[in-house]
Amino acid sequence: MKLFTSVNDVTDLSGLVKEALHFKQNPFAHKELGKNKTLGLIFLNPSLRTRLSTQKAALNLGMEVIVMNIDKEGWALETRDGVIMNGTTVEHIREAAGVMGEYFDILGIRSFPGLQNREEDYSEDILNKFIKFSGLPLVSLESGTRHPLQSLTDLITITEHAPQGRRPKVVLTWAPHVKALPQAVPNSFAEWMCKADVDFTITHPAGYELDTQFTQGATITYNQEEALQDADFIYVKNWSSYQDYGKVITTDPNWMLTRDQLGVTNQAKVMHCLPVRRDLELGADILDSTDSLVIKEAGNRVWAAQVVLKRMLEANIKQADERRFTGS
Ligand SMILES: NCCC[C@H](NC(=O)CCC(=O)O)C(=O)O
Ligand SMILES: NC(=O)OP(=O)(O)O
Repeated sequence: MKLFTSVNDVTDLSGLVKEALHFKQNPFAHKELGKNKTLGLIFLNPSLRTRLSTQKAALNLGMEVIVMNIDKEGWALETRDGVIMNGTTVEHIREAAGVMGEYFDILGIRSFPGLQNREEDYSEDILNKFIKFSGLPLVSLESGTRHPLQSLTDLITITEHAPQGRRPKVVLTWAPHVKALPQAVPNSFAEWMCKADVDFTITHPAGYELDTQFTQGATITYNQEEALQDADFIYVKNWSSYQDYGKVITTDPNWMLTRDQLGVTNQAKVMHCLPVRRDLELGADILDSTDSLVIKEAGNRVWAAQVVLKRMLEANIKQADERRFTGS
């Protein structure tokens, strides 16, 4: 594996999940694999889980890790081509990424969408420039349109807690929020669930339709009550509008999941990627109950990152062996 930016970079979904769960039982099984290899984790936006879990995963594999919050600690980055840099930006992404290519063996990048210009965000311009100019194997730590480490984690968590002998019903439900949030987490979750062996439903208010490239095969309804019927897992998340790009169309509190609504489900477990705003997106009564999986889910971030880094390290070693063999 050279890139991990979407589900399309994975050829064997269930094999990946199985291997991640194997790491959960044997965290240090490949402690030698990352020896003398350096992972660079570059954040253009805040993070708690992604930063800590990916760092821990790399340490479990014996790697060295360097973290930089480039938005706060680095030179102001120019990402556009063809501009005269006589304003506030100091360093171009071409040089910044190129230099990172000299220091690291694997690069992780977090770059949120601006939510102003849909075409720009959905082109994944910044992520693609880091890939191109660093020349490194790259893992997305959440980009303009996707959060694949989170989605892999979510599939691992669902697999662990799924009922025996039948496909689980998984429901993604929109939740209210005061701020405009990216579509990256729901896009990515939908994209992974559509490829997984689950029965998948999405529910949201009118105007919150996701880009259809991520939702092929999902049942989509505006009726939350109907969607929740017999659910085994409820994935709660706010996102801003894709159609009226980046806008908050409603903050209707009736869309916040309640304990009463859990009554129509199949004793559903409640998931959220975190951070979560209590009693705005999701009630404290649910978060503090045994129905919530959010802490265990966040714990699984380590195993998702570890299996991805392992596969990148293996591909790297294989490539180096081939170069030695052919003398190129
Ligand atoms: N990495 C997980 C989610 C990150 C981001 N949430 C946020 O920005 C929350 C901000 C707030 O609640 O003010 C999102 O939804 O994509
Ligand atoms: N879920 C998640 O990605 O959390 P952070 O934004 O804290 O990394």
